[in-house]
This record gives sequence, structure tokens and C-alpha cells, in this order.
Amino acid sequence: MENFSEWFHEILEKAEITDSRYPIKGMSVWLPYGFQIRRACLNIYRDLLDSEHDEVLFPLLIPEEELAKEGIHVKGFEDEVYWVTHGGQKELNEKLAIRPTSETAMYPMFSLWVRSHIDLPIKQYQVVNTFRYETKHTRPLIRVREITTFAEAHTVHSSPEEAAEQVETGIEIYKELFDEMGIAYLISKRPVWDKFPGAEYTMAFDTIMPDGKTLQIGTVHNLGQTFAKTFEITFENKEGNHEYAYQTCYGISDRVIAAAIAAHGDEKGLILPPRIAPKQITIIPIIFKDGGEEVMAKCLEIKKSLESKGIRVQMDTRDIRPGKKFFDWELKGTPLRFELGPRDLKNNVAILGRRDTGEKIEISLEDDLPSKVEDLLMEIEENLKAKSWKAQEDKLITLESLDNVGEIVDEEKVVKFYWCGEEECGKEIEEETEVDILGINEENIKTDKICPHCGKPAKHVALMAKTY
Ligand SMILES: Nc1ncnc2c1ncn2[C@@H]1O[C@H](COS(=O)(=O)NC(=O)[C@@H](N)CS)[C@@H](O)[C@H]1O
Ligand SMILES: [Mg+2]
Ligand SMILES: [Zn+2]
Repeated sequence: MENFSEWFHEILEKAEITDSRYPIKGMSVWLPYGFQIRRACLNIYRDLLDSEHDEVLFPLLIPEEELAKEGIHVKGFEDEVYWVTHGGQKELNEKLAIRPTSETAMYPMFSLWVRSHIDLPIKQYQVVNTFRYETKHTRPLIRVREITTFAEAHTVHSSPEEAAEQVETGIEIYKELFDEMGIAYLISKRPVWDKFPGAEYTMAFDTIMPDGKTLQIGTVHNLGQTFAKTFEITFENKEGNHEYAYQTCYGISDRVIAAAIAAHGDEKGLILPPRIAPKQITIIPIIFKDGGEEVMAKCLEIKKSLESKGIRVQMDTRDIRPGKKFFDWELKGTPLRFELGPRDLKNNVAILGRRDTGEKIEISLEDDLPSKVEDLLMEIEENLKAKSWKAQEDKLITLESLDNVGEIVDEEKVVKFYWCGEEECGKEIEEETEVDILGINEENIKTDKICPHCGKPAKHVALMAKTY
């Protein structure tokens, strides 16, 4: 784990998550095992969104004139958009953008759909691939050119209060998502110079990766009326007047899977939180020459009893040494392992092994195994989450002065400091320290402290870190 980047690339290959040998930079193949993890993550996401959003699907291609309508937005993406210029042999008379995100695909349609306040609110999401011609160093799952798992939600409201409330809902949804994946996070309001192009403000979730660099794993944007004015999304309000609508959007990507892999992995490989593990327990029959049939029969019986409780079970019956089986499933991060040999059967016991602590627990075959397994899976989920939050706490340091913030972040720390919040001051701080201000973590606090850079009264607690 000394070299996180090396570990990360190796684990994607060895645990058969993705294959980045696809012949286009920044694009990889989801392999079967990785695809199952992705699917489990998306199941959690959809369950959270479906309670008050509708899932939809918009086209991939966006007419240039739509993309170009919102000046700030198109400026923010002009270096990242992929274009389609031909249909077969023919040159298209209008270039088509491949969506880098879907505001300019969706909002012309919202304009058609929204007439009156009774058409509001709209709360929709889609899980699609988006494309961004990233010029910085690409990394699988972390900074890709095809964002294969781009889950974007877009909402339309009849008041600024309701839009602001929806931003809070988006934040709560992401908290719940990251909690279920056991990922610790920091929430901050991005500085004005780093917000989403076209947004009024951006709330961001960052997680501290094992190398001390932060990764933005989710963002929630209050779009105000900017896009409504650009795309004519107006509604007749209760008083019969026409108003521009108020909007939000919030998105996550493949990065949440990268964060779960990074937060919980160790030298042996993946450690998957039970909710996203393709298989939650691996049954390993220890077979010698004799007594094999009884052991297999017992293991099958146990597999069925666990499956009947909805536990995702697999049995490794390959004709190889048990040690190799242990190695394989430790690498793939299966949370629990169940071993049963002929002697255990005779003594009516078995061994349960935890992947997160390495602990081996002897159990009686008379025990209620399904509920024992369910309890252990809960313990593992809580343990992984607690470890992730503890690791984050250990990496946070509050500084009164920014004189040596560069060295501190080089020691893989994330810095909290009291800040005035002024744009000019913030830009000077980033310029001089060459360290990014993630944003405001605690807004408008009571303090008599002064800003370490400009000496003005501090108003907020802000974060600084090296970032991906
Ligand atoms: N090149 C990339 N590779 C992987 N994930 C990315 C990449 N670019 C952005 N993301 C992720 O996608 C999330 C949403 O992207 S965004 O630009 O911040 N926001 C939007 O596009 C809004 N339309 C909300 S969906 C980011 O928070 C980040 O976690
Ligand atoms: Mg970007
Ligand atoms: Zn200042």
C-alpha cells in the first residue's frame, strides 16, 4: 500500500474488475466481477433515488446549438466535449456533441414539458455514460474519458426555497449512499472559481484516498434560474404570472466504486462492504480422499439455507488446494468464508473467517448459521465504515498558519483552516501555496480568529488538500 496508485491499478487487474487495455485512452472494459460490484452499487443508488425521482433516458447526442446556448456552461466544457461530425460517408450539416453531462440535452425538453406550476416539481435521473476529453492524467474509474457510470439527477422547481431544499435532499441521498458503501467523506461548498459551470453554487463530497489526495466523489449543484432563462423553462405561477423555473442537478460516477475499493482494500486485495459484494460468503469444502461426499452434502445444505435468507453465497468446488481458494477469495474481497473439513463434520463444527479482521470463528453446525452470518455481515459493514471514518479523522489537521501547508499536504494530510472566504484571498492562497482550496466545510461560524492569509476576520472553516 506504500504506492497507492500501483496498488490500485494492480487490484483492478488481479481482482478482475476492469481491463484498461481497451485501445482508447481513458476507456476500459467492465469485466464480469467488476460489473457485479457496479450493479450492486447502482442498486443502492436506484433504491435511494426511486423514492422520489423518476428514472429516464435521454439521447447521447446534443445539437451544437443547444450545447452552446449557456455561455458559462459551454465555456466550462469546451475543452472536454467529443464531437460527432459524420453520418456514414456524409458530413453532418450540424456537429453533434457527445454528452459530457446532460443539462443541454434535457433542458430543451423540460422547456416543452413545463407550462404551469402544476407541472412542477420535476425530479428525474438517468444512469448513462458520458464523455469528457480529460487532458489531465487519466486513471481507470478515477479520471476516465468515458464515464461509464454517470448517475445524474436533474430537478425543476417553482421556488428558490424548494430548489435549495432539493440540494439538501441531494446531499442526504449521497450521505446515505456513501454510508452504505462505508466511504468516509468531507462536504464542502466549492469556491466560486471551482463550481460547476453555470451553477449558483456547488456542494461537493470529497473522500481522502490512501495517498492523502482527495477525490471528488459527488457533487450537488444549485443551478438557480440560469439554465431556465437560457432554455426558456417558464411556468405560470399560482398568481397567473410567468416565472423562470429554479433548478438543481447532482451527480456521481465510477469514482464511487474507486473510493470503495480504495477505502477498504489491503495488501491481500479487495475487502468489499457486504452490500456491494457480489458474493457475501464463500463456502470452501475441505476435501481429502475419504469423507468427501458427506462434507460436500453438508456444504450444499448450508449453501441452500443461507440462500433461502437472501444471502449471496458461492461454493468453491474447484479441485485445487484450499490455500489457493483462500487466496483467491481474499483477493476478490468476499467478506466471509466458511470452511468445513471431514474432522469438523465429525465434531459438528465449522470455521467462519472474516476478511476485514482476518479473525477465524469456530461455530457449531447446530447454530442458526444464517442469522450468525447476517450478524457478522452487519459487524463487517460497521467495522469497515468506522475504519474509513477513523482514517479520515487521522488525516485531518487544523492549521493556524498556512506557511508550511505544502509540506503538510505532502505528508498526506488534509488541512482545515479559518478563512475569510473572499475570492481574491482564496486565489492568492492557491497561487502561493500551490495547494487547492476544496471549499468551505463549516459556513459562517462564530469565531474571533483572523484569516491567516489576508488578516480579515475569519468567517468559515475551509479545507485544503492535494486532489485527484
Ligand atoms: N473524468 C471523470 N472521471 C470520473 N468521474 C468524473 C469525471 N469527471 C467528473 N466526474 C464525477 O462526476 C461527478 C459529476 O460531475 S460534475 O461535472 O461535477 N457535475 C455534473 O456534471 C452535473 N451535471 C451534475 S450530474 C463529479 O462530482 C465527479 O465525481
Ligand atoms: Mg472535469
Ligand atoms: Zn483572507
